[in-house]
Amino acid sequence: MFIEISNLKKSYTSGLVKTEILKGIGMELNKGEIGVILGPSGSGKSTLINIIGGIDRCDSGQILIDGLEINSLNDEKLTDYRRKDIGFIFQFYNLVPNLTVGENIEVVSNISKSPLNTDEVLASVGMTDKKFRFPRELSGGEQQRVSIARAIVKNPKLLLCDEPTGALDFSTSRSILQLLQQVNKKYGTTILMITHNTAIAAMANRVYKVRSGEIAEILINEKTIPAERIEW
Ligand SMILES: Nc1ncnc2c1ncn2[C@@H]1O[C@H](COP(=O)(O)OP(=O)(O)OP(=O)(O)O)[C@@H](O)[C@H]1O
Repeated sequence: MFIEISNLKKSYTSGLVKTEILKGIGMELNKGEIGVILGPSGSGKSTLINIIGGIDRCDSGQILIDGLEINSLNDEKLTDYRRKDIGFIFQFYNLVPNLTVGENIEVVSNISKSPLNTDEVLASVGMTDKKFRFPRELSGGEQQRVSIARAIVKNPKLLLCDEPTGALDFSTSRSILQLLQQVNKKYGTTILMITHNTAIAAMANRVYKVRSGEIAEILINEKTIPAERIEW
């Protein structure tokens, strides 16, 4: 298993009130697979993905990522893991506004140990001709393509996507999902994606339904469909 999580718990304390956000999550995902996390707002999806990506820490439980027990890493090692092994894609693209498309990607490739070639990655996301544009000169879908390029240029083992199509219209969303599927195939990158959109589950090998901080259901999909055939 590439992701192996057992009995993961997380709570937040504000004042005297402690709220349990994740109540003993268990989940697994194989290397090279696509996993989708579904669940209502506030159910703990982002908290879960942030812990898996080393942005946040759990209170207890075990998280193995490609054999590495990330819950027992010290801060320095956890930062190392996050920088080296994880690519993040968010709903809002978080590009640096005063850098060009190419520069946004190079900033990341320059601090990576074994980056992919910037031009190759730009070609993979279909943005070669926009290399010298600034983010404000791009559509939302194009900005998301650049943020995908930025996430994959460091050749991460795991791509974590938090509502990557949340701000996009139907046809642009579909092309972004197609792109993520291509990245998964081309680079063998394992992908874990949060979405509100149940239709997207059809392209996932595993679907995790989260309710109030617990996994209510896990579906294993023997026949995934290409993103271009998703209908919603
Ligand atoms: N840093 C924090 N401090 C206190 N509470 C937090 C913190 N981060 C998240 N929460 C709370 O944890 C709960 C789960 O939040 P989370 O963002 O994980 O949910 P989600 O399922 O991703 O929701 P959405 O779909 O709306 O993004 C929410 O009630 C949220 O208010």
